[in-house]
Amino acid sequence: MSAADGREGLGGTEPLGVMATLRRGVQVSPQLVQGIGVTLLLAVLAAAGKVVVPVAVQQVMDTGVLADGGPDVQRVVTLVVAAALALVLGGLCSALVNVRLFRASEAGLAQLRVRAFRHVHDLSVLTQNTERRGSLVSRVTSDVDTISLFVQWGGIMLLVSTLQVAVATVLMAVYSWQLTLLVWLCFGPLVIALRPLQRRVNVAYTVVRERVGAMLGSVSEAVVGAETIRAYGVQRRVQRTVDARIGATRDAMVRAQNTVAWVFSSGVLVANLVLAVVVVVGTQLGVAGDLSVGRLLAFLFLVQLFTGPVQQATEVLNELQNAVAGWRRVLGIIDTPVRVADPGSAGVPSPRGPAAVELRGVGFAYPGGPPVLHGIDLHLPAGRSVAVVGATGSGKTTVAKLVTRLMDPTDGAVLLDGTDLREVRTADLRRRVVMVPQEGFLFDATLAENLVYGLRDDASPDGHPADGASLADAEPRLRAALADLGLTDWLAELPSGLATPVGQRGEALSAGERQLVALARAYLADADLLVLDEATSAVDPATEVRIARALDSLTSGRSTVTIAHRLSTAEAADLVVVVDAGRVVEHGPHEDLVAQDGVYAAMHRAWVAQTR
Ligand SMILES: Nc1ncnc2c1ncn2[C@@H]1O[C@H](COP(=O)(O)OP(=O)(O)OP(=O)(O)O)[C@@H](O)[C@H]1O
Repeated sequence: MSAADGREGLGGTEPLGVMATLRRGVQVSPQLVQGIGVTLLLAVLAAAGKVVVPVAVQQVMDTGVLADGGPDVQRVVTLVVAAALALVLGGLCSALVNVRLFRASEAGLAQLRVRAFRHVHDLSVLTQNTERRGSLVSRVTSDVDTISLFVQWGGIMLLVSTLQVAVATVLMAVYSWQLTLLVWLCFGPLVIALRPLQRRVNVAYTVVRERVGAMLGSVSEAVVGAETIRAYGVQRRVQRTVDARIGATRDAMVRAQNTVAWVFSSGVLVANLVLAVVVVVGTQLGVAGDLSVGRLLAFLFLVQLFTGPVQQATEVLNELQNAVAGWRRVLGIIDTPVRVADPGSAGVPSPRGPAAVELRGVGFAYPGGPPVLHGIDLHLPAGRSVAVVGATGSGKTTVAKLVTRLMDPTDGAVLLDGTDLREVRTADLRRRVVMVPQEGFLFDATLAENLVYGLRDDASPDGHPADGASLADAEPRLRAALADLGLTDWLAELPSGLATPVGQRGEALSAGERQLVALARAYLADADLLVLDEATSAVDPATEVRIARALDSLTSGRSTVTIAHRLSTAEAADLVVVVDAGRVVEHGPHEDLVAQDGVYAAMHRAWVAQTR
């Protein structure tokens, strides 16, 4: 998917090939190949250790047991002891190779996870929406696991096996070039025949990774939405969807494994055939006097050393394809350009102070969708409040997301104190502009820990207090904020005050209380411009009064854009903007609009009749 076709998905247009993926993977996680020179050297020694047995067998037979002057026991003993020492050394090198590869891969993959996770945060909400959240999680978790499985096991096998094949070939050629040629003639066609099969395995594993992502997406959605699912009694329908995704993953896995099984079996078949051919031809060469018994025996050992890795290669191939498919998906995140980009130090600084906002000819279309905002012009003077009203789906929330720069407009510009938001440093923007959504996300922690998210520190470069700042240090500020908002009595009612756990997503609090926490957080953030999405959920009258009072304190003296669902909010605002089907159809003070007797006046009349 690409931005060009109107959708904002992850990754580039063309999936990377296997080699390109590996290259890009190493580029992103350079730790994977850190110290690879030493590791390679150790791997060569480990591979050399593998040929100790065939060489020893040949030497023991030809120069010990079948020595010209009769069996030489002393020589046999010396050879065996030397071989044992060489084997121990080879084993040691092999262990070191494992440890080094393991360490490098862990470091590389941890780095990959961190980069992918950070990038998910930098992506615009639009990109995140295009990709199911569960699928994003699977990219950072299970897809990285497949890479880890390959790098730690397959990577080691691949390295050791390749060297083993190389060393075995050289030694085989020393013993008998005729037999070596024969072995390669048998295996060459197999390697060529494997190519198309490899491609099929590659495709099959890409499908597996995609289906695993979809499965995790639907499972996590079912878990997160469990309450709604139960409330509407749609467990069976959701279960069917989840079952279907699990089934689809199983089918894809079986298909991929089937292909691998064929590749593996053909490898085993050819390996056994080669062994048989070597025995037949080797015996003939021996009879003709071209090959000693020791050399033939050693050659048979070497053929095993040669065919073992070739067979294992099919298994490694399996892991490799799975890993490449996973790698592609993780790289897809990292390589997705950040569309709502931070201009950073090249941006225009936006100092604190009363904020004025202007929308100049703003148009917007969600990716792949029709335009939802058309040529919006609007000016909010510093320190004033504006209420945006309109029917559901008219574009109010979209305006709010543009003003807070969660997304950029498709046409026109949003300006903060005369500067296009795209040119304002993100740190300054986040410091000065805060959005209070209808349902602020509460973390499964105490009330104090949730409030601290709002705290800002003007002395720090990104506006956030230093990580080391303790909760105890922050407590007086939290209490003062709650007092300013008139919430001291509410705090006193809570079982453990600031230490009260709010539960997962704030489930231990009522909807109204969650709103209070969101308002307190915004107050602590002390922004110059507040963008409020007025909550619609009904709360009890006492909480309603508390919320109204807290809102008054929060908004007093600040520029405020409120997406108003209650016309009482519009009545109290300095300016009312009426949006209809993505256009501003009326704007002005409440009294003027009522006097105009247009759309707003009709809405207001209907609301008055309903509520008073
Ligand atoms: N993430 C999205 N992807 C695609 N279309 C969207 C998305 N969000 C909103 N829309 C569409 O944009 C239009 C405006 O939506 P918006 O949420 O801004 O309306 P609203 O006035 O805030 O509605 P409400 O009062 O119900 O919150 C609607 O047609 C909606 O379907």
